[in-house]
Parts: sequence; C-alpha cells; structure tokens
Amino acid sequence: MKIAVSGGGTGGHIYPALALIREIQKNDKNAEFLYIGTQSGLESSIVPRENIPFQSIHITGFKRKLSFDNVKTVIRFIKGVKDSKKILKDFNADIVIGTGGYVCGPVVYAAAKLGIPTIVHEQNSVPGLTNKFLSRYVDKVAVCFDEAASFFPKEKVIMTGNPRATEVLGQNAVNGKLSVGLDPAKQSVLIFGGSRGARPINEAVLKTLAQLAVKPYEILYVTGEVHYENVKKEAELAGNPSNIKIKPFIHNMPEVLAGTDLAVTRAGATTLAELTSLGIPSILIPSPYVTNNHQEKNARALSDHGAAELLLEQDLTGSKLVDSIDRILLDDEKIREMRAAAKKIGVPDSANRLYAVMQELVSQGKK
Ligand SMILES: CC(=O)N[C@H]1[C@@H](OP(=O)(O)OP(=O)(O)OC[C@H]2O[C@@H](n3ccc(=O)[nH]c3=O)[C@H](O)[C@@H]2O)O[C@H](CO)[C@@H](O)[C@@H]1O
Repeated sequence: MKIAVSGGGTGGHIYPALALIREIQKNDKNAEFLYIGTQSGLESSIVPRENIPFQSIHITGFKRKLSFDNVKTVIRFIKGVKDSKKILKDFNADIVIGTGGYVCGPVVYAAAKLGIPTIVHEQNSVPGLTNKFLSRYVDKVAVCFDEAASFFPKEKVIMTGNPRATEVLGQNAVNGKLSVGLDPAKQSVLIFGGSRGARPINEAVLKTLAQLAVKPYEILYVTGEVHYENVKKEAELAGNPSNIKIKPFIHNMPEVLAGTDLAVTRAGATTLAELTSLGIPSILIPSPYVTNNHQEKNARALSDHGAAELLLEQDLTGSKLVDSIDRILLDDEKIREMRAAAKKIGVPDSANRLYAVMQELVSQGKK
C-alpha cells in the first residue's frame, strides 16, 4: 500500500501521523510512505529524523477575522492543491490521510479531487477549521472523542482513537527514567507545556523551584525549545535543584512517559491520548489560547471521570501547582484511583482501528 500522510504545525498533529506509520510498518513490510508538510512547521525537523520521505508545499492558515492575508491564503491554497496533485500523482498514492493543521487542507482536497481514498483524523473534542472544511470531501472522518462526531457528516464518522495511544505502549520505564537522568527508584513528575512549551506554566514552575527542591520525588521539567535558555538561567539563580532535570524537548517521549508517575501538562489531544492509554494521572492546565477553547473540553473529558485534575490557567499559581502535585502523588490510594480512571478512557488499539479503516477503503478501490 502506498500511503501519503499530511499534518503539521505542532506535535499534536505530527505524532499521530508518525505513530500510524510506525504501527503499519510493523504489520506490512511492503508499505510505502510519503509525508507532506510545510518547511515552517515542526514537521520539517521531526519527520526527516524518522527516516520517512518528506516533501513540502507552501501554505499558510486562514485568519478567523476578515483580513487581506486571507486573499493571499486562497491563492496559496490553489497553488498548494496544484503542487499536491503533482506530488500525489508522482508517488502514486493509494490512500491519503490528513491529521490536522492547515497543511493537510490542500493535500487532502487534492487527493479527493484525484479520486484517491481519503481520511481525516481529528484528535480534538472540537475540530479545527481545516478538518471541518475537508470533511465534505473525504471518505471517512476518524475521531477520538464522541463529542467531535456532531461536527461532521454522520455517515463518515468513525471512532478510532489516536494512533499515539498504541505507539506509547510496551516501553521500558527504567530506561525512560535513566535516559533523562532520573532515579528509577524514585517517583517522578513530568512537567511540559505541549509540544512547544507554555510560558505561563514555565512562570509558575520557576516560582516553585525552592519548594520543589525539598520534595521526596523527582521532576522532569521540559520547557519547550524556545523557552529553554531563559528557564536555565532562572534555575541557575535558584541553585539548580538536583531533583529537577530540565530539558528543552524530549524526543523519546514514549519511553519517558513509561517512567512517569504524574504528568503536569497542557490538554493537547495527543498528549491526552498517550496519558490515558498508559493510565498516567495528570494535572491539566488547558491552553485558553486555542480555537473554541477546545483544550478545556479535551481536559474535562478526563477530569469528569476522575482521570485528571483540571487547573485553569487563570487560577494557576506556583503554590497551587505544588499543592496539587503533593495531594495526588503522596496519596497512594488517590493515585491508584486516578490511574485506573485514566486507563478506562484510553484506546490502546487505536492504530489498528485506523489501519483497518484504511485497508477497507483501499480494497474498495476508489481510484
Ligand atoms: C497550541 C495548540 O494549538 N495546541 C494544539 C496542538 O497541541 P500540541 O502540539 O502541543 O499537541 P499535543 O499536546 O496534543 O501533543 C504533543 C505531542 O508532542 C509530544 N511531545 C511533547 C513535548 C516534548 O518535549 N516531546 C514530545 O514528544 C507529546 O508526547 C505529544 O505526542 O495539537 C493538539 C492536537 O491536535 C491540540 O489538541 C492542541 O490544542
């Protein structure tokens, strides 16, 4: 099978695509892949690292407000569709999957127009503009939250979950801890602000370094690439507590998650799929700066079932954060309950579900 995938901008759209590719590679040694992204998105650095053929098109996102930039975006879209058609024809794709972000707009639209079977994968409880637009043209819309189904044509929706949920399983917790300098014998908290880091979370954590320094647990604190230098400077001023390991980005997240007892993070949908698949309790601080406040809705899907605690950014302070961590991590009963509740929501066989949908579409041979 020749599979083209497209998705980008942030890790939340890229990692599901990569997870799907890696899981298919395990089952079908003859499958061929092509990833189509942009040069400006995170995908241009993440995908080539994984030895997956990568090609780029030039496209920008629509502004929600009326703006002249949108005229330019329409022109880029038309050019993007033309370029995508050429790329897809040269590759001779059997199926095209979009995992979100504006880059998949022209790619998946071009595929549909060429008569190639198409799927969009929506990670969030509230879909983005691109997937809503594409849902009119694609064959199937794969969702991860029941709440998302109502935004799409009913007959096309299929619940698959997020392939990252499958990929993160089966990793070695001890190796995960050792790889980032944590002590395997101690409990650990992973703090990160989604794939790009989050300034408000960094500010709150920096205020608590002295308090955290005396805790019996360890902390892996991932700042996001752009915030790293500043955070390092501040941590140095606070005496670089030895139980807090600071990193700009984690490239072996599945392994690191295996060794995580509690996560403090934004509520990006891909992160949540990973946490629930592994049954990791979390404190979720949804980003209020996303379309339709979708991260809070993602987060509530976990917190309503006792799998996570919700801490709104407007209420976030350093001391509240430390109190919440202690209340969960230092209470065996509580952590056990949260683990079980998270696991109950997870969809660990997600990659296989999505692959089955792909196989069915290809066997129907739409071309
Ligand atoms: C600001 C924004 O628009 N965020 C959106 C973006 O979030 P974002 O890109 O932050 O996405 P997620 O939180 O869903 O996923 C982040 C991914 O990056 C990985 N990771 C993160 C940090 C790190 O150091 N290493 C690493 O590998 C995580 O394990 C996860 O696989 O896409 C998500 C999925 O559509 C949406 O729900 C988010 O609302």
